[in-house]
Amino acid sequence: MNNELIMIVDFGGQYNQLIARRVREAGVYSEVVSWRHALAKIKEKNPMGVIFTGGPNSVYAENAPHLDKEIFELGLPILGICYGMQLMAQTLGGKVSRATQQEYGKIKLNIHNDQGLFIGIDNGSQCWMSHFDYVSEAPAGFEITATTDNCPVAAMKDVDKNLYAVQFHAEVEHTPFGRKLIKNFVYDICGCSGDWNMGDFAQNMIEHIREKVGGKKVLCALSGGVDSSVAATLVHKAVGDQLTCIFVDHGLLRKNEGDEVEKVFSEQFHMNFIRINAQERFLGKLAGVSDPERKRKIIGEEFIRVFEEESRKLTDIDYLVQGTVYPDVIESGTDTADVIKSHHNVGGLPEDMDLALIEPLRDLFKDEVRRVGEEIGVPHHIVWRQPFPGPGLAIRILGEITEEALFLVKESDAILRDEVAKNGLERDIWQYFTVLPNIRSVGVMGDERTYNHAIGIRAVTSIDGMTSDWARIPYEVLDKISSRIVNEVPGVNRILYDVTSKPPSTIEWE
Ligand SMILES: Nc1ncnc2c1ncn2[C@@H]1O[C@H](COP(=O)(O)OP(=O)(O)OP(=O)(O)O)[C@@H](O)[C@H]1O
Ligand SMILES: O=c1[nH]c(=O)c2[nH+]cn([C@@H]3O[C@H](COP(=O)(O)O)[C@@H](O)[C@H]3O)c2[nH]1
Ligand SMILES: NC(=O)CC[C@H](N)C(=O)O
Ligand SMILES: [Mg+2]
Repeated sequence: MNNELIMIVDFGGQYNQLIARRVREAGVYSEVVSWRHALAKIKEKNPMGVIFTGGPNSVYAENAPHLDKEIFELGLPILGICYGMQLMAQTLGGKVSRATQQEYGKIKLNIHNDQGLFIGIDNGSQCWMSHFDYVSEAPAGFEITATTDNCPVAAMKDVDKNLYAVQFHAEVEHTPFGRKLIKNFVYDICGCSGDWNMGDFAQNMIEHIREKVGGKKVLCALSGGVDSSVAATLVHKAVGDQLTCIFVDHGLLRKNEGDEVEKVFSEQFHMNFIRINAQERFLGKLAGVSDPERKRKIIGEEFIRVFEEESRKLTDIDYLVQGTVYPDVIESGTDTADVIKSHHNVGGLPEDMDLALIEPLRDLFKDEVRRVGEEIGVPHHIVWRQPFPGPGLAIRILGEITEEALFLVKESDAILRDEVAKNGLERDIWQYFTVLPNIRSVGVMGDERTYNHAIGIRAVTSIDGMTSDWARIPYEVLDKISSRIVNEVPGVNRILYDVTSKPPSTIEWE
């Protein structure tokens, strides 16, 4: 690939890939590299500029991530963000101290120099901060370009050395001018012209896959969801009939989903497609298990075992394609980020695997995957389908998975989806489903006492699944859903509506 490149050096912050995507949004290709290999990678790939991310450590702590001073002497434009700024300051002889109080949230920024990073950005704009440490003395040669009421160095630069840094997070939505700032860095300071777009991503990826696979055959784990449909289409464009898609019906799919996916993929896609009915083996392995992380690991492993068995029936299969996206990776934990939950396709994978993975969408966010899908002609109804997790209903039934529990979630979820569709809310709500919280309560129906299950409704708005808010479904619609579930699903006498955002919750309940 000969595109202009911005290299992002990862110090373990939660928003690192957001920086990468802001750069991509600006029309420039970017890659994230761990701080451990940063210098070597920069020398190898010769980027137009470098961005240092935030991170959980303190620069002065023992074993904190650090970089060789040489990186600052290459003459490359560098932008340090948060931890990245603190590290730049400390390495170049400035001082980093611990504040008495952390600065967290939306803060007013006083801009003292409106050139460079701040061209076109109003003095007094809001930015978003999340830090304890701060730069108390900028290194020699640096000019302080912004401050806040609590932070004496909110931004600094050394124009001669091409070094720039900000204490706030320019990559998050809460810094409304962040996109502009990153554009200023990438275009005005690094001199990029913007020679990249999603169409290039698809084209480059198709060529890369073709080269990697060669004459071998590949399996694709296809769920009928957005990510794996886009991944399968990319691979199919690369290697055609060398690809076989495997759809596993593990008994944890939504009502009628197995048959619907089979119908769409055998009728609308011209790919080799196999459906595996594996209900009994999955449900057997899950019997009696109620811990969420164990469920995820059992399912992750069982998927792989099914794919391995299928690969032995076909010949010459070396690779397994998965539709893994970036949130699956970061939430499963990395060498610098915490485990939030083990997504079955990343953190839930077994250690010993016969097949090597191909994951063309691993660095992208959901909305970017949707854009790739549109580019390469994946049907609209699949590109805009709501996400459905690989472990399926297993992580929407709190506690043990029983036949009764599966019946309650499947039926209530079908009613919720039906009403959302009838009321034209499908595109307004990012994801919506019901959960069985494993609570029984007392009710009265037909003058008779009941002691039945409660069903939770979860509906969220989001862009990429990394953060979300609860959807404001109109009361009349909620009312209809509630009365239909209680009336039509035997065993339910109470409906709850989940009104938490992510964070602090997550979208799924397990
Ligand atoms: N039932 C299934 N059969 C085969 N592969 C599956 C199944 N469920 C999930 N996978 C694999 O696990 C990956 C991750 O699942 P995930 O649900 O995140 O993605 P998706 O189903 O492709 O898209 P979406 O997020 O829209 O549901 C999938 O891309 C696919 O490769
Ligand atoms: O394929 C998947 N395997 C998993 O193990 C998994 N866990 C969560 N999800 C989906 O990811 C998005 C974010 O969900 P959470 O806020 O619950 O982490 C939401 O869209 C979830 O449905 C999963 N998808
Ligand atoms: N978000 C960050 O990069 C934080 C940096 C550092 N851990 C601090 O608390 O200041
Ligand atoms: Mg899915």
